[in-house]
Order: sequence, then C-alpha cells, then structure tokens
Amino acid sequence: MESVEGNATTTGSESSGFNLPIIDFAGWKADSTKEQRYEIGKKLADACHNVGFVYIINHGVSPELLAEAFGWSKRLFDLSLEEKMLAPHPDGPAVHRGYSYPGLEKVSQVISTNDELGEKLREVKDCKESYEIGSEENEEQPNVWLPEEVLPGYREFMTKFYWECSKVSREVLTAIGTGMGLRDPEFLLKFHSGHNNQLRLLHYPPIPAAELENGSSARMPAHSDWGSITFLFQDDTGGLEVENQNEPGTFIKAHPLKNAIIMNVGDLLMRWSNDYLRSTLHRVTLPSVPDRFTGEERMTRARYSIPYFVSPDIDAVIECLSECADESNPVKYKPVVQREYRLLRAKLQYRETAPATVTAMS
Ligand SMILES: O=C(O)CCC(=O)C(=O)O
Ligand SMILES: [Fe+2]
Repeated sequence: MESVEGNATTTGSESSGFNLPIIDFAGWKADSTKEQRYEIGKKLADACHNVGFVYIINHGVSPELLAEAFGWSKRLFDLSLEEKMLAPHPDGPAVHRGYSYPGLEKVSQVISTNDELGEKLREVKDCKESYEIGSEENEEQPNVWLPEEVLPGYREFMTKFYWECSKVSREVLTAIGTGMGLRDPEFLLKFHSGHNNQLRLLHYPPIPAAELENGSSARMPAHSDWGSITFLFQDDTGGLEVENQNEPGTFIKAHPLKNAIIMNVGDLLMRWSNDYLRSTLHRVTLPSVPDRFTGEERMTRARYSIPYFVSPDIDAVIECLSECADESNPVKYKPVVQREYRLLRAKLQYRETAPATVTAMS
C-alpha cells in the first residue's frame, strides 16, 4: 500500500496514474474471518470518509457480464433516434426511466424550484444520451422499455444485470457498515431492498473538444449523487473527474481501470453518517489523454459509462446513525424521506414539458 495524491492510502501510485484509493474486495467472502472482513470494511469506510471515491477490484460483477453490458449499451445507442424514442423518458422529474436524448437532461448541483434558473442552466447543453432502468416491481418508477423487437434480449439482460449489481451492492453496504463500526453492520440493508436502485446507460457522443474547453457545451457538470452509493463502470476513454478534497474547486482524474467499480458515496449516506462519509463532487469532461481526439476539429472520442445508483427504498427515512453523533458532534441534518430528497434534487433536471420534437443529435 502506498500513499498518493489525496489523503487516502492507495494501492496505486502517481506513476501508475491512479489518484484514488484502490481496494481489493476478493477477501470479502461469506467464509472469511471476522478480521479479514473488518480489514476490508475499514479500508472502504476510511476511503469513503477521506475521499468519498474508491476503486473496488474483484468485486463480484464478472468481467464477462460487464463486457456484455457495454455491448448492449453500444447496440442501444446505435439505434436510430426514432427507435430510441420508442422508450421516451417521461416529462418532468417524477419518473426517471427510459431514453433521454442529448440535451434533455440537465445535470447540476443547483437545488431550486425556479424554472427560469433551470432554463438558464440549459443554455449549456449536456452532450450525452442516457437510458434509465429500475426494478420491475417499483410502482412509483415504472420502467419504460423499448418494444422487444427493436432490441430483442435487451430487457432480459438489463434486468439480470440490475440484480447482479444489487447483490454486490449489499455486500459493499455491509462492508461499509462493518468498517464504520456500526453495532449492526447490516443496518443499512434494512433500508435497501434493491427495488429503488437505478441502472443508467450513458453515451457521450463525439463533440469538438473546443466546445468543452470553452464551456459552450458540457458532458456532465459537477454534481454529487443523491442516493446511498453509486457504482460506476466506465470504458477506456477517460473524462471522469473527482473534486480534490485537499483543494476544493480543483479536480483529479479518475482514470479508467478495466473491470473495476468506481464507487462513490451519495448524499443520503452522507446524511446518514452526519458527514462522516463524503458525498464528493464529480464531473465528466474532456478525455484524459490527447489521443482521445481525432481530426482537425479534435473530435472527442465517444464515451460509454454505466452508473448503478444504490438508493434507499422510496419511503425510507434517512436519519443520523446513532454512532455518528454525540454531544461534541451534534446531528447536522433533519430526517428526510428518500422520495422527497430525490424530488428536491431532481426538480430542475427535467422540464415539466419537454419540446415536442427532437430534431438533432447535437
Ligand atoms: O459518466 C460518468 O462517468 C459519470 C456519470 C455520473 O456521475 C452520473 O450519472 O451521476
Ligand atoms: Fe454522478
């Protein structure tokens, strides 16, 4: 283990280009000893405390399954716009499912009910398209599927992949609880049936690098996630950046590490832990190395990523863990219900009435 950029311990080093902690989850097994589990849990909880972002390797989502997931994502986004629009994201922020064409969703860290402010933010378009998937049993967030014949097998695969990620997320939540020293290390599981998670396929189409450099377009602006934890799988293009906790306002690159999960803490776990675990700002911008551009226009290579948002159940009340507050460290946040917190954060991301026709991809 070596210490590198940031105040966390990592297995990488600056020369290998990894600036965030890397944790090997292989030793976290049902038959591992208590000590082995604690050691891994502690590293994970410390990384979540110090950085809020961590690479997890040997996590249990198989490389074959991941390759398949990226294959489906590519086939999905290769469909014509007309075909993708057969599964349109509903208007407004209430239901976050189905296909969002480039520019439909606007990511930001702004919490407001002022629609004019939302329009102002939209002047810089997010050049990405996405497809959101949830549990088939989530009645408040019903899935919006493509007709089966448009992409046969897609629904079945994504449903399987969703539950594979959920399985691993339960282990990771337990590891965090163990590392934090919670009296009941499985406490968080009581609030995470898995039915309120969200699988997101993302495609960032090529755009001229200059547009990202001069700020006239964005890929994904800086934001924190809203749930408990997020798993992120990314291709080898690069572009994800994480706020440097030692120098707020500056960002460090989260380089691609094949088959790793990049895990980060979301706002609700931050609130549960009374800020002990950090929900760190992150963004997607230019790919990290110059050969990610082509041609005179320096077209930015397409990028694919797959976040999996692990969220408390819709009615879950997120209230400071008893282990995370005392007289010298009072409770910072009022209890909040997941549904309400999500809507608060999502308000400006989708317009109540989206434009009727979509004409251009960029
Ligand atoms: O595409 C990525 O790498 C990051 C996506 C992300 O941060 C998000 O969807 O919340
Ligand atoms: Fe995010």
